[in-house]
Amino acid sequence: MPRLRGACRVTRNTAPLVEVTDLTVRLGGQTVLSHVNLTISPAEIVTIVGPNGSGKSTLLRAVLGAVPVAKGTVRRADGLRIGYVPQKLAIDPTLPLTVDRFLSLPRRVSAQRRKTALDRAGAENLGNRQMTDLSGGQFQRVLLARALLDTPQLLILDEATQGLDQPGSAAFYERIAEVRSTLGCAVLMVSHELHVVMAASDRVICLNGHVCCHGTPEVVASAPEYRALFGTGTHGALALYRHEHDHNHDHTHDHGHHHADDHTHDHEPTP
Ligand SMILES: Nc1ncnc2c1ncn2[C@@H]1O[C@H](COP(=O)(O)OP(=O)(O)OP(=O)(O)O)[C@@H](O)[C@H]1O
Repeated sequence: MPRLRGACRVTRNTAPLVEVTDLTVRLGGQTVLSHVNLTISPAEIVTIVGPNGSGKSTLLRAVLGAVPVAKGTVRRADGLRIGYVPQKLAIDPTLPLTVDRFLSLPRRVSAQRRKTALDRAGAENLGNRQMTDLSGGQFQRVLLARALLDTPQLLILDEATQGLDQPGSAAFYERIAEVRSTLGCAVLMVSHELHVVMAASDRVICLNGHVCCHGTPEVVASAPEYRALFGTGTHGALALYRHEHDHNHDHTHDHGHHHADDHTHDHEPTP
């Protein structure tokens, strides 16, 4: 059985919540993911980064069990409770729908559970508001509250801060870190806001149809594969965010991306 090595700073020697082994997914005749390995342990925050179309959402959907597996396996712990925050959700603007009512769809949820979830999501006092009247940040917090109703062991977020400004995104990710501390849940998320999410993550997986590189944010930010995809600027931003002053300013290592097939894989087998 593949084991997590070194990279997780939060938990050790705990049974994984999810184990993805040698996963290949084909959609519409195209190979979207190939030979992907991923292990998620309790209480760790794992972020998937990668260019557009690199298979990030597909990997989340594979973990959720929502895409066909062409090869490999996706194993979830028995009875695993997963909360999912989608990229966005279209609400019919002509439909009157309060936050409380939204949280009770499709099944009734007690007022106490709704309140607890809203409080945890930083959306307290929004219960009576109309969904269509919420700001972007409030709306995302309500989606987060909905994902927290069943106190998940694994929270999955797909670009949950799309449309928020940078302070709004940073506040949202701080809230995610708080939720992780309170509930002890693991978090698996996709984001484009590299410097913010990388600073808030225990582990980062850089995806481009395959796992390009993975490890702690520092390891990934300095990996040649990551720099080939995103340049060196994000590394500097990460260092700045963490108030470290040891990053160098040598940008000469920037280069174009080479696909996995033309570089050597010398990484751990299981991110
Ligand atoms: N149902 C589908 N049928 C056919 N192709 C699909 C399907 N879903 C996704 N794809 C293709 O799979 C590839 C990966 O898509 P995916 O949405 O997983 O990427 P992503 O990394 O999340 O992209 P983005 O950053 O743009 O959201 C894309 O080329 C996409 O067009």
